[in-house]
Amino acid sequence: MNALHTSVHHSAVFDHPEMGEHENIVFVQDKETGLNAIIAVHDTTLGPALGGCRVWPYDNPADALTDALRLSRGMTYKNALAGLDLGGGKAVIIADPRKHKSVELMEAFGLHVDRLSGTYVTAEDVGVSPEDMEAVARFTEHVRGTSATGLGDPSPYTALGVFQGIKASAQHVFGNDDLSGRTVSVQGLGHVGFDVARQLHDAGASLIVSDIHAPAVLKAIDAFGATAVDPAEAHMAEVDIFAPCALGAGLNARTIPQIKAKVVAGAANNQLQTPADGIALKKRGILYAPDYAINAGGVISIALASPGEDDQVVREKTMAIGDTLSAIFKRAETENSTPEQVADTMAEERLAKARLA
Ligand SMILES: NC(=O)C1=CN([C@@H]2O[C@H](COP(=O)(O)OP(=O)(O)OC[C@H]3O[C@@H](n4cnc5c(N)ncnc54)[C@H](O)[C@@H]3O)[C@@H](O)[C@H]2O)C=CC1
Ligand SMILES: O=C(O)CCC(=O)C(=O)O
Repeated sequence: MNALHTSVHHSAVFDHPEMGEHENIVFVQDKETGLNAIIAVHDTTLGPALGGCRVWPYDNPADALTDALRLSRGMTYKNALAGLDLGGGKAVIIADPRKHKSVELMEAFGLHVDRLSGTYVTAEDVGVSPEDMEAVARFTEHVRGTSATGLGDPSPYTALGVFQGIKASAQHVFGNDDLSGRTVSVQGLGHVGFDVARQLHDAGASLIVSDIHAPAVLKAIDAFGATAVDPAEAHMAEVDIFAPCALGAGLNARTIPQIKAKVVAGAANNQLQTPADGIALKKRGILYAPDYAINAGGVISIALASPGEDDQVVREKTMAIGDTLSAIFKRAETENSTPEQVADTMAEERLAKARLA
């Protein structure tokens, strides 16, 4: 291998711009099932690194690594801010969930999760269903989001928290949280986005919807009388609220100047492409609900529920996401800061305290 070759590989991994204080990054391959995955354990200060597994057809392994590094860090902050005794991790499997996912592939993934001896605990994320986690559970006990381990699919709780967060955001910006007559653009109609759309519709909001998967859009038009828009134009819609519920990095230097909404509040992880994008939103007078604060309902359901128990505690704690966001918005105003800077500070304060203990 020549020197240039070596330096390219070196910079692609060890000098990766998203490489932070990650404790462990595991590259996993299983030729028989076609499994190519990356498991990133970011931080275990507060407990085992819990975070879902994403199945996505990344263009190249570098993009998959970027996602794993960013998503796992986000889980550390999410779990810390939500007051859970859990660290942060995440897994990505490079595959098209609608074409290449198989029971065998998920089982092989489960075997590799098991080899991490509980430092990483997996669950659902984009492209993964509770049935997939049942397959994973045949090879490891370090899995959540199944009915045997608690309340099952975390998505309805994520959606409940997002809905509360949208109401808290509306209260802060418009002076009331009545969503009847408000217009919302929901981008991504998967497990979480569709349920967020349903709650918005039930609350009387008019919906503009988008997804790259046409059947999901047709279903939302049918169920909610929604209007469809091209996914690439979802952020430009003439609406009060933009709710990103698909993938990350949708808020960036290109899209932010085009946003018409006064509020951005949705389920997607890692919505801001860079920290500067949060400041750009503030400058434009757009309120941003920090992603890992508003979308914590799923991890709350995973962390606080036991099999066979009802979901009252989980629902109460998830509903409180609205109060957490209201407090974040107020503190950001007082400190002339942005909501995500306040959320980061709150999470880092808890982590610093735990590291000293
Ligand atoms: N499932 C959960 O409990 C949690 C999910 N999240 C985040 O919420 C987001 C959605 O997750 P899920 O609903 O579970 O995933 P999902 O896989 O069920 O749904 C994602 C949907 O987004 C669509 N999509 C992908 N790219 C798109 C684009 N460019 N424009 C429009 N639509 C697009 C997909 O076709 C799919 O319908 C993700 O960012 C995930 O990380 C965050 C916390 C918990
Ligand atoms: O709620 C889940 O699916 C598991 C936690 C997670 O991966 C997330 O909150 O992004």
